Amino acid sequence: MSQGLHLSLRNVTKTFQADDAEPFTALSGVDLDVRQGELLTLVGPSGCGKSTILALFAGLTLPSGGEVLIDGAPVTGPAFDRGIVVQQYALFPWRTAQANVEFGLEAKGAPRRERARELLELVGLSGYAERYPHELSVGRRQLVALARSLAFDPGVLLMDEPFAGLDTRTREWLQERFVRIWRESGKTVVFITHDIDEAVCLGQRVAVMTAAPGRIKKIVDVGVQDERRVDPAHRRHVWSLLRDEVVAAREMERKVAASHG
Ligand SMILES: Nc1ncnc2c1ncn2[C@@H]1O[C@H](COP(=O)(O)OP(=O)(O)OP(=O)(O)O)[C@@H](O)[C@H]1O
Repeated sequence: MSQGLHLSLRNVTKTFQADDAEPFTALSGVDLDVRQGELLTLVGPSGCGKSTILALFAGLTLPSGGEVLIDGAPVTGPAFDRGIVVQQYALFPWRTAQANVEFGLEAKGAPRRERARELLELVGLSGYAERYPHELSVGRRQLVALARSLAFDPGVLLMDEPFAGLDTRTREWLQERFVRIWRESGKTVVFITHDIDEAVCLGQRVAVMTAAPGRIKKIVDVGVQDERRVDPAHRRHVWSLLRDEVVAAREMERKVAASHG
């Protein structure tokens, strides 16, 4: 399996231009390094540019200024070395779990059946290979989606709130499995979440962003944890960094709403 890759943003700016409006700066002067094989969680107030950072790493959008680098080389577009997992990952409903995972392998022309079985085993779903998505719990569907992203054997996994909207038990169950999968696979992971506990219990480091235009306010070093446990000191630290940004983002939203109405 491919090992993790090193990701960098160097002084990245991203501006969006709508036809009838002033250009909007979503990111301004963002510097970030995601180390090879690390699991970095990314938190910040709504609209601060978290998904935009993921899209830049994915190559789905290009920066307006600065550089986006993978192992030192500029990102020019999407490629198989980066896999994406989002909240509502669409599996093919007419394919079994096994066939959904094989889909990724078809695209790569690899020996499919055996590899798909290995990936289902890695995510803990060996016994579910012949089930269709509707026969699986929401949590297990998300694990099939993860296995499918891993089928391309990317060095990087980009995860945009993959466990949001799930009940607490399912979420904790997925978090626990995910940490194990990350350890075994050695991938570099950037994981966006709104949930501070999730950020602190999953991330080796937690990057906290400012309100828009987003930049990295601080990176909190959580370290490697043996168990899925939240250290209250880390939780407090992340929240203290985030609090003012959430207030600023709300204030901005209020001003925008007032100017429109
Ligand atoms: N294609 C686009 N065109 C115009 N504006 C955009 C576009 N994509 C994102 N934006 C704006 O850029 C800002 C950052 O968006 P982004 O989705 O990256 O934030 P986020 O931190 O992921 O938000 P959330 O936590 O709510 O998901 C937002 O104000 C958003 O409206």
